[in-house]
Amino acid sequence: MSASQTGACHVLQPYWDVALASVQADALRIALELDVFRLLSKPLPASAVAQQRSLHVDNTAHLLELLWSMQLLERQDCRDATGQWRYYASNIAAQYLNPDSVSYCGDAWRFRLRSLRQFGGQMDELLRSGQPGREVSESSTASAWQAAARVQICQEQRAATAGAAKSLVLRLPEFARAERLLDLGGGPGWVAIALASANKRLRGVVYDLPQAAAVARENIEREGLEQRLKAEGGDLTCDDFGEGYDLIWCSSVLHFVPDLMETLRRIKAALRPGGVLVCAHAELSDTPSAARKVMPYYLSLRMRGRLVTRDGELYQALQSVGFSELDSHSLVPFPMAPVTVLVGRRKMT
Ligand SMILES: C[S@@+](CC[C@H](N)C(=O)[O-])C[C@H]1O[C@@H](n2cnc3c(N)ncnc32)[C@H](O)[C@@H]1O
Repeated sequence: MSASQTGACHVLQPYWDVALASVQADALRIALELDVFRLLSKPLPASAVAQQRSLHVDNTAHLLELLWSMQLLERQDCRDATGQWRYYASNIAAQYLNPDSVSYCGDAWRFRLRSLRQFGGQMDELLRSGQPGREVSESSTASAWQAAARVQICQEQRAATAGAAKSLVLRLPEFARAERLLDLGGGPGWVAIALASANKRLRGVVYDLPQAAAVARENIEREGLEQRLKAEGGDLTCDDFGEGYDLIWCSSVLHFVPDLMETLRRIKAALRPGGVLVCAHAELSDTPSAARKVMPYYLSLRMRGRLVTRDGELYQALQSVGFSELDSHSLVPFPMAPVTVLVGRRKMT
């Protein structure tokens, strides 16, 4: 029996889907650029969308139908007198793709698409010469992290990371009595802000490069938390980031340190005895289905010589620097790709 008779997919369908995803990505990019999801916070036919955005009516209808197939739009069952469906933003689009929502992450999504495509354009060169084409200076890296803290990391922390962090720490028996927090490489600070709002005794530090820490400081002040949280700037690979912490949160940071073991030793030393580290980083699985969720996003970092550990490697590293009572959770949802969350304790003595 052929594939078409059984309804099963052809074995090549996943690879055709990869090429087709590029059309969906452009459709979503254009919809964001046209601010379609805010416009469709109430139901409208394609002709009204076309009129408000000065677009071709029929092609607008085709675009909206594609967005509907992507479950970003809903459409009302009955067509109107002109035979058109009226479209409106789905719950997902309303929450994450309408700029009026606090969880909006449309700019972050467009940034990710741009940088993935830019990386795609450099992949040949990286493969041939191992170089991306141009050297990046330390100051441009620092200002890139600052820009990231203002836009993409900010939006992704508010939409996803902060909630994931909160639900993870709420499961830790130590969290309720924790008083001192360090969010190491915390960027714009929304993780620390979420943890501080979940435990009113908690005070602490968002530590990041000075340019990114300045963004965290603004956010902490905007939230009125400056009595409990401060933002400190420095280079975590060589500067002091304090000590006596009950809880250290460290997510998607260790890819950027030159000496993993040395950094883990310094993190352990910064905990008070009995303190807890929550470490959330993508790792490379030996199972294709799990690896496929992580590898595309991290290929760019890996080709630029950054560290992405293999499954279990970070666990072993934590163990070998003396963390105890380790817990591990794999494929935890995180922006762009899932991470492995490792929880380790500094022994009491
Ligand atoms: C991928 S972001 C992760 C941000 C945040 N932890 C999260 O999960 O949303 C990496 C962060 O590490 C910070 N970072 C990178 N190198 C650093 C260094 N040497 N010292 C301090 N922070 C650094 C960056 O500025 C950035 O905020």
